[in-house]
Amino acid sequence: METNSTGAPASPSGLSGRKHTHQHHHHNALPSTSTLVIIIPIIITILLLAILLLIVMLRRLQSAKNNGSTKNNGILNNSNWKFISHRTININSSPDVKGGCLYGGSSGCLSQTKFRVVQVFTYKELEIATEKFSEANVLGNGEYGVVYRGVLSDGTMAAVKVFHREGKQGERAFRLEVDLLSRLHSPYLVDLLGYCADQHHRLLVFEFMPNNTLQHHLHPPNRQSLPLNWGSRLRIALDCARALEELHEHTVPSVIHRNFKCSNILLDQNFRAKISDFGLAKIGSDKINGLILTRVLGTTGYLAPEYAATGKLTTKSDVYSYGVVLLELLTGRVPVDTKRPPREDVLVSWALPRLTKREKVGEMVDPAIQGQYSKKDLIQVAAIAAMCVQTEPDYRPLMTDVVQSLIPLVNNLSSSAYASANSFGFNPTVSPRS
Ligand SMILES: Nc1ncnc2c1ncn2[C@@H]1O[C@H](COP(=O)(O)OP(=O)(O)OP(=O)(O)O)[C@@H](O)[C@H]1O
Repeated sequence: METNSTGAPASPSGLSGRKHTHQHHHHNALPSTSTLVIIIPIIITILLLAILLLIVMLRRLQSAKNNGSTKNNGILNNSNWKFISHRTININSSPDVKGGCLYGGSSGCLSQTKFRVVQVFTYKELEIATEKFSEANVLGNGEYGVVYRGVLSDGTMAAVKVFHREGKQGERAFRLEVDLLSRLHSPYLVDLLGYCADQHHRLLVFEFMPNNTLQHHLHPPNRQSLPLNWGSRLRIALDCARALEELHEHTVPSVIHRNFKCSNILLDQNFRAKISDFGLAKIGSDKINGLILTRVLGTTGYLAPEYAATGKLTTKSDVYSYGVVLLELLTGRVPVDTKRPPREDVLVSWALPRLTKREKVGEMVDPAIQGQYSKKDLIQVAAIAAMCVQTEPDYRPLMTDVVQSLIPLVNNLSSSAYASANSFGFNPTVSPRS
């Protein structure tokens, strides 16, 4: 019997060797197939996960881009406003205050932002900008500090507010202004250019408003400035209404200014108004049905009666304060004047009965603007003011309604005979904002 090399009997067909070979192959293929069965799904899963991750990252990138123009940290949402990415600051935690500034800032460093840069300054930089905070550069004094004129290293004029060292309220105001104004940018709000939190120093750097405050023009300390004309007053009223409209109705959650008054309305080179001083503002996130219960802060004469009496704060509290400012623009009087006889000392109480009487309304107008307006326009503005200072908050209008009522009056100004016939004093050019 013929045997093969292994000693196994040779098949008669002579195929046994091939068969063996085939069997051998088959035996080798089995483990590799089972390996593949395990490996392939793993590879596919990894690939799918990678693709998924890529998609998620791309989506995040896309939504971050969109969020930059529409909202920030889910707090503010207004297509007209520009927001920057901005961490909530924690001034007490020293690790954040590197190199003398929040956000680990060093000289001239910038916070990370795509849309708007709020600069972080060192104390030294602002000392140089204000010529060592010289007396000659003092623009004014507020409750929380002194404001200086300054020139930044790039030549920009600025107003530098130096907070007093003492007091928790000042610290709160500083934080709130940085946190809020670095996210809110609007043509109707004074722009925050930067800040400094160098050790115990707290400074805010604002855009410089060359024409001071509305307070300064309506109630000049020694009557040295020319009175604002009717047209300027109407434009200022509209700018302010738009500012509050943005805070109340185009910001989510809404912001209540809480200290709206003539000294917080600043005027630019064209006498267009922007509002400032957000140190007492309230963000509506802690609202309960649109209402915030809070400590009464603000300025006497501008406080809504329900807020003054109970601390109930809503956007309608700002509407009341706006009404008081509108009355000041109309009458030239201050909100509370202790020098006047008892029934004339409080502006709202004196004005209300006159505002809605056609024959009386002319009598209450600031003598400095007599004859510059049409009776129709005057009655309309008086009616808006009367609604804003209603005792019952629900009867007060929304700022959107005020804006819509003032727009046609301002639009008529440029064409009206009154505007050209009364161009004495200030007749500021209408800026493109109107
Ligand atoms: N951005 C600015 N540009 C020009 N001047 C300014 C600017 N900001 C403030 N001022 C001036 O500094 C003064 C003080 O301003 P500040 O905001 O500290 O206090 P206030 O609003 O007048 O008072 P309070 O803090 O009691 O509300 C203002 O009255 C104004 O004359």
